[in-house]
Amino acid sequence: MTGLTYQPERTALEAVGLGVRHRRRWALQDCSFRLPAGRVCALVGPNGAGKSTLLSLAAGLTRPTKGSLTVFGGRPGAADVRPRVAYLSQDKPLYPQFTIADTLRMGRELNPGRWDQAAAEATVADGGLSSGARIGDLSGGQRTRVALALAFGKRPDVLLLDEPMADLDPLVRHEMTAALMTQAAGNATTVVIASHVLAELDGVCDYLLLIADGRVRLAGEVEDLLAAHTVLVGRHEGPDLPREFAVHTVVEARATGRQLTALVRPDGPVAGQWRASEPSLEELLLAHLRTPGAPPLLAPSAEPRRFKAAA
Ligand SMILES: Nc1ncnc2c1ncn2[C@@H]1O[C@H](COP(=O)(O)OP(=O)(O)OP(=O)(O)O)[C@@H](O)[C@H]1O
Repeated sequence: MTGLTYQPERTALEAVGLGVRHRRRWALQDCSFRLPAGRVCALVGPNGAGKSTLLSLAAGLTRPTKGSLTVFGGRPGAADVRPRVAYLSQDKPLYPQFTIADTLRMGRELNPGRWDQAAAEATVADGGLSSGARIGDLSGGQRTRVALALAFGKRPDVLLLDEPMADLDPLVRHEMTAALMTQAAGNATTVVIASHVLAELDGVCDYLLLIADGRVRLAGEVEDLLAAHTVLVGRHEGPDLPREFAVHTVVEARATGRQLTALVRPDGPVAGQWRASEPSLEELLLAHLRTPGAPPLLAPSAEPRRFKAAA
């Protein structure tokens, strides 16, 4: 685990032994991680991995079956935590009969003392939407913009976004991502974005939480997680992995003819004639998504503090 750094910071989200069971199936199981405050975190995982379940827990809409999840040290949904959290679910519920102005007025009334009308109005105006337009007459992407305006206007300390850009055209997606980054940077907001569009996360997120089958697979600074992995390319024959790989953690190895490409977590220098390079975020995620059994990695900054204290 060379190259991993640990910097003490405030904690936005912390899960310890977190489990959620829906009927007989565990949507999340034995999840422990920490998300430091002020990060923009990509929440990634295959369909059904448990991403929406995690976000709705953090929003205080569901309760854990086992373990705990805290938001700024408090219980999600508690009176002192709820105002600090904005949550945009996949279905982005808005009142179709309201105009945009009505919707923003509702945001102001529901968030006394925190509401930033200028930020909300600017988000709407940047999309060329008139404040008199009825929500029911807007396209899916335009409704997403209004939902984001509501979230920005709340000036949250934590912004939870469940596939927020899925119905936006590429230009608007780019623009909304830039608006999101400006909001987050200007207010030191912690952002968690669940997304399947890996390209949309690269360069935007500085933290990563990968879950699969309800369990945490990777958690930490994107930079640290990338630095902990190496892509090795070289000639190799035979069905077994090269012997020199035995001392390292092999996440994935794929053979094309006589060429072997492997994503490994090296434990010291790699012997042999291998071309080594740092993976891209997409390479790192795809290798882990294709290999659900790969050993998980939590960077030191992602280890729960309460967990550590108890150890
Ligand atoms: N209300 C519910 N009742 C029963 N099972 C549920 C419920 N909500 C989620 N699940 C199950 O829990 C698991 C996790 O679902 P979740 O929606 O959190 O996954 P996800 O990672 O957000 O998936 P996607 O990428 O498809 O949105 C899935 O197996 C899903 O079928």
